Amino acid sequence: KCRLIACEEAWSIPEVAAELKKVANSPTQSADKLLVKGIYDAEADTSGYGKMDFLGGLLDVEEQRLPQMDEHGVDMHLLTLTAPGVQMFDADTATDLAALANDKMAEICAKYPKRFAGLGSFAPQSPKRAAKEVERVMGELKLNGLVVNGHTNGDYFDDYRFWPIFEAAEATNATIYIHPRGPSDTLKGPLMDYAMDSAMWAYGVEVATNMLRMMAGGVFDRFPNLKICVGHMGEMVPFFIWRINFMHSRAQKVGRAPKTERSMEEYFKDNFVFTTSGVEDPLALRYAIDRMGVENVIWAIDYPYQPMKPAVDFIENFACSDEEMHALCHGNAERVFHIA
Ligand SMILES: COc1cc(C(=O)O)cc(C(=O)O)c1
Ligand SMILES: [Mn+2]
Repeated sequence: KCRLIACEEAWSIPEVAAELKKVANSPTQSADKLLVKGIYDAEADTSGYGKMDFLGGLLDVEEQRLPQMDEHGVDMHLLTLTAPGVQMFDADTATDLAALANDKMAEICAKYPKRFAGLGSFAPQSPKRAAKEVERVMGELKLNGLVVNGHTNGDYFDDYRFWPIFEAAEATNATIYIHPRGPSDTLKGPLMDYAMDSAMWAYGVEVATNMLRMMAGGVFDRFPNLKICVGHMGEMVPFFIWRINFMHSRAQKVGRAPKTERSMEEYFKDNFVFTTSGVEDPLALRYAIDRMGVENVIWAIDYPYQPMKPAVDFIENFACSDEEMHALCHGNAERVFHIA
């Protein structure tokens, strides 16, 4: 039986939940308001998220999460402060709540070192203080990397003002997990109907847009050793990488896109890893492994948004070699997230 380390496991704390409840009742036009209202202001909810009651699972570690992990043979959860993290708050509140969440997460990992590892949060609203928090997360708190959720106030990571964060991450060998959130105000346009704002579609578009902007914007020329992790089988990018590569190279030839040291395919292979969270499709997983290399693919559940048992059954029944199974279930996670 393989050691099972699930690597996109959502969690939260009452202080962040309380702050998000205020956002739910604020005049914000953010696409995340639907989710935030549904999860954090559930008694008022009509969006359906409240009826799915994710909040209990997010705030819990010992009552439901750990017993379910025991029941289904999941050795570890790599915890992440659930989207949209602290990114909807003002810079000071966001900076303080990220630090508080990181302290609480570090306590859980210290109490259960064989069962929980964690990705610390930071507030991109204040990039210099965020860079300091990256150093604290990887140094004093001894956590396993960082997580951030898509855009921040509509800005993406090719924007230079965020680059001190990447400098700190590269210097501390910290992988940054870019998790989705609702589409930015400029992206959300036709995506707000039919629940397309959600994990069904806009989540993937939001993260993939950030990824391409980073690669085409030269982030990995400036930070060649920076490692980014994304979820959901690579947010559609692995399946489109041939076309992305062809069309980006052509755009560079005619001066529509700036020159870069490497190609989109090379950046994606060299500087990204991705998890299977929320895509329990064996054909998609086989393609992703064969196209991108098994060393870049990591198993995840996406708890509590995905139930544990189906995700465990999916990976344990996946047709692959022993080497591939070990890489998917724990080997890659141990390497990328420094898990003993
Ligand atoms: C932050 O809220 C989330 C909601 C859902 C959902 O299934 O509705 C999925 C994810 C996710 O994929 O992580 C996150
Ligand atoms: Mn997730």
